[in-house]
Amino acid sequence: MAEPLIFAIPKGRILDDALPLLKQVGIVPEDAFFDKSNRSLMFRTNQDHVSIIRVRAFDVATFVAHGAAQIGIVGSDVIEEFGYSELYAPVDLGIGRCRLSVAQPKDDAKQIGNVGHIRVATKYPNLTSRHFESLGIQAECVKLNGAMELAPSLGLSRHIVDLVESGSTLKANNLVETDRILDISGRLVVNRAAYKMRSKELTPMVQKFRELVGQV
Ligand SMILES: Nc1ncnc2c1ncn2[C@@H]1O[C@H](COP(=O)(O)OP(=O)(O)OP(=O)(O)O)[C@@H](O)[C@H]1O
Ligand SMILES: O=P(O)(O)OC[C@H]1O[C@H](OP(=O)(O)OP(=O)(O)O)[C@H](O)[C@@H]1O
Repeated sequence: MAEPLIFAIPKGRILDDALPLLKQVGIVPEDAFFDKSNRSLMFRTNQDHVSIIRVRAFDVATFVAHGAAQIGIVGSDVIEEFGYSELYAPVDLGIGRCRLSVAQPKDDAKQIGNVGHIRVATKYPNLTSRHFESLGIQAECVKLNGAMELAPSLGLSRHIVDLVESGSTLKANNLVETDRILDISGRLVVNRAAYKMRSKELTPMVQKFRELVGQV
């Protein structure tokens, strides 16, 4: 029998939106998946030929792009940040909607204006550099993995580039959004080589997701 397909899903906030979608296409993880004390990272599902791995959002893209997992769910922010050519994103699942934006201190009246170089704290150095490059500005990115909003008040950088959903984190940290870089939503991603080699299993699965979100 063929090796099971490995389906990669992010372990954080997208998980709650992704699980109902998985259920609706007929994939239900084994009980151990829901047991918070269980330290396993790979789980069987109700389908013998499908296993699930629960990893960090950025790692979903890496596992799938390298073919270690064949299919996954990840935000378009992560897809765009990596730009892996082996990653095919056929379905917009409409979950995890947010945006990637530039922000700066509310009481900082100075605009970016004509400066040629700025320092920016972000988890997204590629998207950030590309955005500022398009404005003729060279961005020196300080890579953080969270809590970007602390950077301006602690003097790490005047600007941040981070995800914004309700805007309440920016507000609570006296920051304002000054530019919107990217509108984001969760996507189904498939490894291109696997999509060809294992199309008998993957094509119907992708089709089910398409039908579910009305993208037929
Ligand atoms: N308010 C938000 N903050 C962060 N991510 C959001 C938000 N709204 C939607 N998202 C989406 O959720 C994704 C993060 O998913 P999730 O939290 O499941 O991953 P994670 O692996 O736990 O993240 P991390 O690596 O930061 O721990 C983002 O890449 C983005 O596409
Ligand atoms: O606009 P809002 O609705 O306030 O959401 C945006 C916030 O949510 C995310 O952080 P998260 O809670 O994932 O923590 P993190 O800083 O560890 O990434 C993101 O990095 C922002 O800080």
